[in-house]
Amino acid sequence: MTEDLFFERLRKHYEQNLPFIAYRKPEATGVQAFLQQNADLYTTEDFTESGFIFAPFDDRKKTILIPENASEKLIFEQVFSEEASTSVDSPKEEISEEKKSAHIQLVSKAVLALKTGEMDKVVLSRKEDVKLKEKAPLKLFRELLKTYPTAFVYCWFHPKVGCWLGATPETLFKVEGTRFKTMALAGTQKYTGTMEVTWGGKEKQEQQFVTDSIVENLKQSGVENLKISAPYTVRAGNLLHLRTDITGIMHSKAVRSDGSTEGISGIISVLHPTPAVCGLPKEKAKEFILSEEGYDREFYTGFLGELNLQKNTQRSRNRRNVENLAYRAVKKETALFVNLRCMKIEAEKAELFIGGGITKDSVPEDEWQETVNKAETMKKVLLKL
Ligand SMILES: C=C(O[C@H]1C=CC=C(C(=O)O)[C@@H]1O)C(=O)O
Repeated sequence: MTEDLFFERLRKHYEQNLPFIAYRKPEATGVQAFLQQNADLYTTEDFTESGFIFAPFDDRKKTILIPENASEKLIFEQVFSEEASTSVDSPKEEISEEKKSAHIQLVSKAVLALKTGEMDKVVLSRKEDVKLKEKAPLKLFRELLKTYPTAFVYCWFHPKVGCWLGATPETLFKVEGTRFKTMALAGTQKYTGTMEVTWGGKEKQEQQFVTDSIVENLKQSGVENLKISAPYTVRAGNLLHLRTDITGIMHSKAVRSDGSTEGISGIISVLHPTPAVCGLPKEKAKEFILSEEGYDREFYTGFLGELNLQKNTQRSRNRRNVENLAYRAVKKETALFVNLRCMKIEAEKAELFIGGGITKDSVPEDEWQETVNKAETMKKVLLKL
């Protein structure tokens, strides 16, 4: 399908007020969409369903599903332009003093709590409105695709929930057959044209907390043969982060005969919300966030992605091992991403959601500036409208 036809089909679907998800996975060229053929609001029961899921931060709330069997699938291959990934300009903006002092106060309160030792880390966020000249989510989606080739880029719409867009650098986890992959992503600095940077003690410690906690949790949830990379620097638009890759093998009993994975809901419950978006210890940090942030995160720092989708595996022409062939043909894949660098589109505004990890060594003014830098990811495309 051509890009123009893809967007024409999406536009018609959106005009009919029907749910859809359009997305591109990190480093991929295929842009895909699920057009749900009715306006029902489906939710997951136990993560054994197939389709695309959209989950809120608060895990007591329901995860929304766009079921594969109630949707038409579209795909086009994107052609990249060079200009997008190299630009580092920042949009000029006025800073709201009121917003700034509220965030600094929130972070200061957290630093005091962290110094008493009741928590090691808490991720605090805020919401910021940007006026829109027009409500044009599909135009914004097209800009996001061009601007962030290494991110998971999406546009999600449901008439009963709303419209969200994002370009996130963080994978929650991927499972392909029995192969498991995740990452610990934390620590932020501005990208200034080079990847050769040094990281401060606060960032290194903050990221190590995330790695240790993910590894500890995975060990208890049926993922074996864990391999952990050294932390390295990755770029996400105008920012740099520290990242560690973690891979493993799902316990063989966790894979059903239809290729779907028993352990998905167990892994979600131990990983979400990760210390990259919540904190440590998890329950204490979550309590602090829910009682102190003063707004509803909704789907920001939740997760989204493909659930139990059949993977197109190349069938071997060599039929020596028929059993193996049958197994390979039903391999299923789950690829979930953390909903960061995202926004919700309302009639005349975009609501941007941004946050950062706080430790006892955090400087509140610097943490404010970090949220300003992170907000640029979405502002950069909003200014092109
Ligand atoms: C919570 C956010 O980022 C997380 C992911 C990477 C780096 C982070 C940090 O340095 O604080 C955050 O943990 C956000 O972008 O809103």
